Amino acid sequence: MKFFLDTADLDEIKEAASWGALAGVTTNPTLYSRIGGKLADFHNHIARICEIVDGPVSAESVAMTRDEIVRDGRELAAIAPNVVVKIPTMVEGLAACRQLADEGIRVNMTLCFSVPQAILAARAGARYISPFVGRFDDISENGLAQLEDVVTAINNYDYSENTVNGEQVEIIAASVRSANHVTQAALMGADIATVPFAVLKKMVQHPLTDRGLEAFLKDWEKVANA
Ligand SMILES: O=P(O)(O)OC[C@H]1O[C@](O)(CO)[C@@H](O)[C@@H]1O
Repeated sequence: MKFFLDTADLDEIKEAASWGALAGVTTNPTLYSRIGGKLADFHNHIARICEIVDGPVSAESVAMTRDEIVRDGRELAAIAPNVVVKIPTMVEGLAACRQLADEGIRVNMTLCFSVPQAILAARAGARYISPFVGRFDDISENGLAQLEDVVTAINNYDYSENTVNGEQVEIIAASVRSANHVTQAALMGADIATVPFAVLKKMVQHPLTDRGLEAFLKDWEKVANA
């Protein structure tokens, strides 16, 4: 499994990248607004993220028609070679995905909540599909079970003839709220988890690691004083 950081915060991205396990970044309009982002700075901001991260960086289009999304997508993709254009799973979004994929531009289909949506996204040439986990939990449904259905359904078929350069479509577990979401997503075979920085920090922690480290350090003091 690969990890993406789900944030637009440059400090968080720099810190996570320094840990050596970061494969990419996903942003969305909410995450950009959360850091006080301004429309005029958006492309520059994505460019800065792309300089820090040597991997796919998803930047979302907020356009609503196929032509506008395609125009947005071309502009976003021109920012850096590792930009992935993020598009909502809707009719105009699917059509734009097909067009951009045919032009060699990688797309991450977001706001995906069902197997049929995921299959359509894969056939429309999506390089990444982002089924949301936490938002199902928010409405008292089982987000992990929904993700598992998407992983199984997509892995049952080969979509490489539909994608840019024949690359395999990858499933990004999105709307991840806990380290347990990551564990379960990995066990079911999701390719990637995109996680907020708070979740990434929790993923490193284990009380037995802390306790074990404390004991090792105490015992080493005895060795040093012997
Ligand atoms: O439900 P949340 O925590 O707002 O997460 C939304 C998700 O949407 C995305 O835009 C999907 O890729 C991610 O950035 C994020 O994981």
